[in-house]
Amino acid sequence: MENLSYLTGFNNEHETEALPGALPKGQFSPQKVNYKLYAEQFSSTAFTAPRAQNRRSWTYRLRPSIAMGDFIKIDNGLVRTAPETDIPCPPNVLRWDPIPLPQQDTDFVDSLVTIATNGDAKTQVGMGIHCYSANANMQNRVFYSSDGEMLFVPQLGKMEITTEFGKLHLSVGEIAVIPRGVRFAINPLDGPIRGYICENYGHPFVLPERGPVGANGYANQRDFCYPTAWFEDNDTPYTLINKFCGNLFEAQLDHSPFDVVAWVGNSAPYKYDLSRFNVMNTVSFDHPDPSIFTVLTSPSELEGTANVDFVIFPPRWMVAEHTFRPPYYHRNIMSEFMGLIKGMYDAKEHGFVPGGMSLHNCMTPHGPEAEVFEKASNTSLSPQRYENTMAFMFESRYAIAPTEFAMNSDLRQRDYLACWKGLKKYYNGEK
Ligand SMILES: O=C(O)Cc1cc(O)ccc1O
Ligand SMILES: [Fe+2]
Repeated sequence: MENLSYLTGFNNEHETEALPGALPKGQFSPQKVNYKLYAEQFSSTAFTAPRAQNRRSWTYRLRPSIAMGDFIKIDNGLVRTAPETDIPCPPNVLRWDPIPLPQQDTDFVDSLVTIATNGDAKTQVGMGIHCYSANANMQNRVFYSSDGEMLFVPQLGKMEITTEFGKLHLSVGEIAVIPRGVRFAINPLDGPIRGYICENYGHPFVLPERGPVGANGYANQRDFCYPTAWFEDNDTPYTLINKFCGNLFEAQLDHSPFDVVAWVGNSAPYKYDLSRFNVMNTVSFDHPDPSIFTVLTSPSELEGTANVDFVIFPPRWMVAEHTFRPPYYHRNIMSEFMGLIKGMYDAKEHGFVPGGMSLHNCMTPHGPEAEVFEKASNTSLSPQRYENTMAFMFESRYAIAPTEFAMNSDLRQRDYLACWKGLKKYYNGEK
C-alpha cells in the first residue's frame, strides 16, 4: 500500500500539484494553462455565500467534466432519498443488527442500503443515512451524489477512496467527508469493509463554535487531512453513477474522471482521526448534554439547531461526583440516530453491537436500559476510564423516517423495548 501524504487544516485554501508548475500562479483562469490543461471551478456554496462560509476549488484537468455521455436512469437498488413517504414514520424506539457482510462479490455502490432519511433533498434540507458493506473493487465505476455531501463512518476494514482531488486511505476510527458532487471510487484494501454514511443534504459540515472553551479543543482544525493532487491519463471507458434528486443515473466516459493534475481551494474531500478529538466533559458533577462531543455540525437557518450534528462518544475518563453517570433519561426535540464503531456504549450493555444502529425520534423517550440504571445507581464513583468504545450519533432537528427496508428487515430488533421492561418503581414513600 503506497504511503499517502496529506495537506492539513480544516477549510484552508489548500493548493497542490501532481506535476511541477501545473497550478497557475497569481490567477485562476489563464488563457492557457500549463501542460495544456483545462481550468474548471467547483463550487460547494453559492458564489455569493459570505466569505466565511464560501467554499470552492479550482481544478486543472485533462478534460473538463462535461466531456461525457448523457445520463440514463438506472435502478435505485436499496438507495432512498427524503422525503420518504412509503410508510408512516413510527414514533417507537427502533434498533437494528449490523448489515451482514456480502457473500458474493459486491462493490461499494451495489452494497448501498438506505436505513433512514429526513428533510427533503430537493430543498437541500435533512439527510440520508446509508450503510455500505462491500468486498469488491469498483473497477471502472465512479460515484457521486448531487444530493448531498457524504460523511463516511467506517466500522470495519480499510479502504482507499480515490477522488478527483486525490486519494485518501480510511481506517476504522477515522471519518471522511466527500463534498456534494465530488466523484470518487472506493476500493477495499484488506478484506471486506462496512460502515455508515450520512448524506448531508444541507449546509456543508463545519466545526462547532467553542464558546468559553476558548481557542483549542474538541476537533482542532490542524487534524483534518486533505488529499494531494493525483491523476491518471487513462483513456479507457468509465461509468459515472450520479445520485440526483433521489434517483441513480449512469453516464459513459471514454476516459478516467480522475484527471485533475492540480487544484487550489477549500472545497475538497477530507478525513479526520477521531482519536484526535480533545474531549471536554465535567470535572465536578452532573452529565452534560452530548453536544460537548460534536465533531462536525451542519447548521440550519435556526441558530443552534442543527440540520445534522455528528457526535461521538469516545474513550474518556469519567470522574463526575454524586452523579448518575450514564446518559440521563430524556425526551428530545432533536431526533437521534446512533451507531457503534467499536466496543460497548454506556447506556446499553446488550443488543447495541458494533455495526448496529438505533433510532430515537423527536420526543421518543429513551435512556439507559433497566440493568444499566440499576448498576449505575449503586456503583462506587471512583474515577473510571471508558476504554475500547466509540459510539456516534447523527442528531437532527428533523424527524428521521426509517425506510421500508429498515422497518421490514429481519435485522430490526422487534423486542428492543424489552430492554426497559425491568424499570420498576422504587418509590415507597420513604426518602
Ligand atoms: O440517547 C443517547 O444515548 C445519546 C445521548 C447521550 C448522552 O450522554 C446524553 C443525551 C443523549 O441523547
Ligand atoms: Fe438520546
